[in-house]
Amino acid sequence: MSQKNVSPSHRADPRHAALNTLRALAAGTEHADTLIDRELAREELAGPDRGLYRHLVFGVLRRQGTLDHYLALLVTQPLQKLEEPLRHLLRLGLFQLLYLDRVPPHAAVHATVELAKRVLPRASGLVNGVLRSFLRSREQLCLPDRACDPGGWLAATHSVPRWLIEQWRGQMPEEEVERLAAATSAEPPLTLRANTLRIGRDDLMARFGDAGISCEPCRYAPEGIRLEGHFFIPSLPGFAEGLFAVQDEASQLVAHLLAPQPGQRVLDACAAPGGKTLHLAQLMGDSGSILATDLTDRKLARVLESAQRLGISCVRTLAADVSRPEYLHGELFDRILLDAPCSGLGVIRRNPEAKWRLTPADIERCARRQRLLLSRVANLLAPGGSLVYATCSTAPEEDEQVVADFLSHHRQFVIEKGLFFSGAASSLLTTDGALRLWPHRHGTDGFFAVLLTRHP
Ligand SMILES: C[S@@+](CC[C@H](N)C(=O)[O-])C[C@H]1O[C@@H](n2cnc3c(N)ncnc32)[C@H](O)[C@@H]1O
Repeated sequence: MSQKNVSPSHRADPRHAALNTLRALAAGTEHADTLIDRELAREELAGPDRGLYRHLVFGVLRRQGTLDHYLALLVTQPLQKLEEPLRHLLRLGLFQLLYLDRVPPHAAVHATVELAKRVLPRASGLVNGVLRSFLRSREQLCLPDRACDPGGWLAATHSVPRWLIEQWRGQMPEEEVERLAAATSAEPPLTLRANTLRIGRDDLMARFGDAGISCEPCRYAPEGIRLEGHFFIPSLPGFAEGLFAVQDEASQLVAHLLAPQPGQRVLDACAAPGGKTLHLAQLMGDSGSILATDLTDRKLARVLESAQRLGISCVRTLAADVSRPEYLHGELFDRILLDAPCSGLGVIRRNPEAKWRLTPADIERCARRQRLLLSRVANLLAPGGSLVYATCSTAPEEDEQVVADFLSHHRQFVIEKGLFFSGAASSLLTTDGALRLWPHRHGTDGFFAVLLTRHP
């Protein structure tokens, strides 16, 4: 369902716009930031309403588990049985009561009931009743008991699906699960990568400083800069000049693990939208050749667009399904990056809608595809060459288990640490030599990457 199809009237109301976006997200596959950017580009919301709209959408998605926990105590029917717009209306109303200090409770209730009267008049009484009942009985509404049901408590407190909490409990101690759950529901920083083909990181930071933008260098990525606040990216200083790209710090470390050299032949097998492709080109001094493949020309157009803005010319693109070996006619590469399609569990702080879309079955489905892709692209690596397998997932099924399965069938491959990670950054590697990053430990997105070298 596109946003155009849901309640097009009253767009200038940030709550109505937020409701439409939440409905479109629940019905479709697009990310929240894409729909939010689209709504804001329409310029129908003005001034502080733009920030409120964004905050409402991201806030409801980030806090949906907690909101639904309380709603289940206030509504007699199971939430899943309520009409779909009613669920979103109740979440929107309750989010304002629980998390928006700047909106007085009576104003939040009034605005939500007025919105209900416009979009679902028969349910406006119920919306009014539930929100007022929350205000009356707030002190008596409890979270699950932490001692009896620690998983339920974590899920409801930090708005993480129960199955994901259980998965994390198998991966780390309980105290860490709580920190991870909290970090996952918090707002992530905006992270940029200085385009060192055009400017050094310090000089770029000075440009931001001159413009009154507060920023700091990333802890591990040598080109990374963290910015505080919300920005319209194209209006940041240096964007049009191609002085930086937007890229999370974890993602920036992947190109350093592969460490391509100037003049090499590189394949970026799942390249779009091109964040890592263009970082690889940067590390190669824009010399050599990078073949960027992805499923469609439409997706690859974004790689070329960014390459042009950043002044990079060593990248060519090819629309191809890399699980089909025939597409490259025997061409071999010195370096291969397989940034595999994955569940995205590591980036749910950026794409909070994914928390409520994903199921354990998706993890299994992704893992099957990843095993196939890794075994196919490995055939394209020249003897002595290196391949990085990476995902933005935290699930072992998509990460360590895919690599273990691959190594058991490809005896000529071994895991290497990579030069970049042999010094101070070696603390980022697991004992098996894989790069494993977590929001609560490293302040980055969740990422997994491993460097595999093929014996000559
Ligand atoms: C994690 S994203 C890549 C992100 C990208 N490396 C970056 O840093 O901007 C995975 C990509 O794999 C692509 N993909 C999925 N299956 C593929 C296949 N069989 N062949 C080629 N690309 C595929 C998807 O279209 C998607 O763009």
